[in-house]
Parts: sequence; structure tokens; C-alpha cells
Amino acid sequence: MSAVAASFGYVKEVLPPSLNSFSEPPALFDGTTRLYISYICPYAQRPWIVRNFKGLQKKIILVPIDLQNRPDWYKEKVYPGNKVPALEHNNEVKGESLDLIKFIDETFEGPKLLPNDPAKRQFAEELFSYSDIFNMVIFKSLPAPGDIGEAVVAAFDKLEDALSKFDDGPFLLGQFSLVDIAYAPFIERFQYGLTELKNYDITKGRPKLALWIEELYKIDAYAETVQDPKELLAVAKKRLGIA
Ligand SMILES: N[C@@H](CCC(=O)N[C@@H](CS)C(=O)NCC(=O)O)C(=O)O
Repeated sequence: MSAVAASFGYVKEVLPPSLNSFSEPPALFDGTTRLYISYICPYAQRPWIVRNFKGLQKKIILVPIDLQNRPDWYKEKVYPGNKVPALEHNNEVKGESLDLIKFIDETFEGPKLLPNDPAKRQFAEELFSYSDIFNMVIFKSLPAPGDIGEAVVAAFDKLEDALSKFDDGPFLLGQFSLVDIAYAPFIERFQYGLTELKNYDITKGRPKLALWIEELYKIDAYAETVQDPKELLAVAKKRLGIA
């Protein structure tokens, strides 16, 4: 937590334990807004950060799910897509992390996380659309033998270029926004994973990316969602079939 936040009496949230196949469901559709996540899921981390940044810890209750041992009621009663994240709000359940971060930002109080400037809005949409492509390029490269490929270098260079577009701050749209939140959970994993698996430092020769990461970690709403990178890499290696 930053010294500034501490001086305002900001209290770090005590995170609830994950629910598994032995757990009873919460009192579904009782009017409570719930964000179903998994602590280790980068997609779920996106709306979790938005909720924290907007100060909605009491309005949107976190419900962590153990994805390895999922309760049956999650698919049957909450979200037929059976993925996280999902948001239970006003008797409806919505999924898809990029839709959810926009929905939470538009629907709930707290600082707005998308600027009104049309040029920034347009760039935001371009970067949202690119994020799945970016992630796939990197995920695909991890199990591949040998050094880092050109596609990975090009993908990180594209991010470095994107960080030059607006100069009113170190973030992708200048000031901290939903776009940074869309990328941060993935960059966090890729930075650690590429160092460990490929001995590749994503910040080398990319000063803007280095500064972006440094500034991100100063944001409590984000820092509080960051999990042990070793544990995250172990999960990713299992999923990607890396020995
Ligand atoms: N496109 C979805 C992806 C969500 C996703 O793949 N979540 C993973 C965990 S990181 C999941 O729930 N996987 C469970 C499954 O696929 O059965 C989003 O952006 O929300």
C-alpha cells in the first residue's frame, strides 16, 4: 500500500477463501451484487481491479471460486458459461471481462476509468480489440522450444509504441484507465514467465513499458490483486503442458 493511501486510513481488504465443490452457494439473487472470480485468473483480475479502484469493495462482493474443484451450482445456477469472471447484478449474470470492466465503470459510482476525449476513446477500442491477439501471441510462444520469436518482440514493441501515443501520463491513454487494467494482469504474468522460461526481459530497450509497470504497482487497486508469480507460472506451465 502506498504511504498516501495509508495516511488516509486505507485498509487493505481481507480476501475471502475460495469456494469449492463442498461449499454452499451464496444467497443467490437476493439483491447483492457479486463478482465471481478466481484469484489466479487474469481475466477475472480485470473487473476485480476496476471494483477496487472505484472503491466498490462494499457494493460488489467478491466471490472467489476454486476452478480446479468448481462447485456444480456455479454452472447450474450462476453462470452457464462456467467461467470466471461473472457479475451477478440486478437479478442478471453477465460474463466476459472486457464487457464487465466497461459495465462496472459505466454503472457504478467512483472515478471514471475511460476519458471522454474521442481520440483516446478510439485508441482504447483499438487496444481492447488487440488484447486477445496480443495475449495469444505470447501464450503460444511459451511452450515453443528455443529463443523468443519475432512475433513476441513485435507484440511488445507495439505496446512500447502505444505508450508513446499520449504524453499526459505514463499509461496507455496517458492517465490510468480501463485499457491499462485490460493489459496489466497479462503483462504481469508474461514479464515473469518470459524471464523464467526464455530468459527474456520485456522491459530491456523499452523504457516506457518499464515505467508503465513501475507506475502500475503504485496503484493499490491493482497491487492488491497481484498473486505470487511463481504460483501463477506453475499453473500456466501445467495448462500449457510445459515440463
Ligand atoms: N473471454 C473470457 C475468458 C475467461 C476465462 O477463460 N476464464 C478462465 C479462467 S482464467 C475460466 O474460467 N476457465 C474455466 C473453463 O474454461 O472451464 C473473459 O474475458 O472473461
